[in-house]
Amino acid sequence: MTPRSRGTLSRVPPLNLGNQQPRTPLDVDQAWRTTAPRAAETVLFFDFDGTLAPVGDDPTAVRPAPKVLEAIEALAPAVRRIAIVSARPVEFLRDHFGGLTGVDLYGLYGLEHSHSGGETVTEPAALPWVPTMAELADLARTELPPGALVEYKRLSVALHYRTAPQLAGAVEEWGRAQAERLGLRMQAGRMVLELKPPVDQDKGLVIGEVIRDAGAAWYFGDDVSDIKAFAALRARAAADPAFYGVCVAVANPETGEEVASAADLTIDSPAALGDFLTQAAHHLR
Ligand SMILES: O=P(O)(O)OC[C@H]1O[C@H](O[C@H]2O[C@H](CO)[C@@H](O)[C@H](O)[C@H]2O)[C@H](O)[C@@H](O)[C@@H]1O
Repeated sequence: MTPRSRGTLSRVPPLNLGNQQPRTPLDVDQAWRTTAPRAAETVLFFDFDGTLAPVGDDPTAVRPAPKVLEAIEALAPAVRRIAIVSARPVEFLRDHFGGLTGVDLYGLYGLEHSHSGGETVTEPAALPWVPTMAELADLARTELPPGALVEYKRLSVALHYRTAPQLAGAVEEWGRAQAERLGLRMQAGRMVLELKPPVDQDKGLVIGEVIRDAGAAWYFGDDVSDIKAFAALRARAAADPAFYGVCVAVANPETGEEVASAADLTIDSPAALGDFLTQAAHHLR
């Protein structure tokens, strides 16, 4: 954990919420002790890349960090739900978490979801965009310079430049032109630009819906798209003082400060998160 998280769990001001009262700072052990009596009404949310799994050059090769799967398996029976909320497709997430019970999967920023191993449900408003995305992926492979990596995800296309950072400008220019031509939305990420359908769904909306009747929630994320999820927890806490929300950032050199400054607590890495969750399971038993 970073020094920021060692002593106190400092609450940052709410994001764009105006009148939320600051809470008394709590340390991490106290935060779990506050969660424990309401564990049965607690939801634990996790982003995937950069949070549960370390970032690497090849998006198809990443795996959850050590201890993460075991810790999630131990936590699942203790809380109401565990949810993975990711920009990855549900089928990708299922390959890693499908064997775990009590885990819900939200893919493509919530355009797809699957509950407890059930079938994958796709947001109907997004379905007409499948052919457009397939054509866009083909065009990207043809037109982007060598070194850019095109990841086709059925309802979105991610344009990666991690192994060729000098292409960031060219990728962004090309992506912006395509978004304007096709009426798509853009989502920036860690060395990636994503194009997705103009459908109102994001991590914040997913979290807002799932926690409507929850008593507590923790969200763990590393990227700018996760800040909307933090804001959803803060909005819920502002509307209901009995609700207990904790926003946790996983540090990285790319979006680190922006995400960390929106969080209550920063953890050093996905590997450190594995240890942190293992400890959490002891608190919630
Ligand atoms: O919402 P997430 O689960 O965090 O997904 C965000 C993006 O993650 C993946 O890209 C990132 O991880 C790759 C593998 O480590 C890395 O090569 C890339 O630079 C990162 O941006 C995924 O491939 C994307 O589709 C997601 O949008």
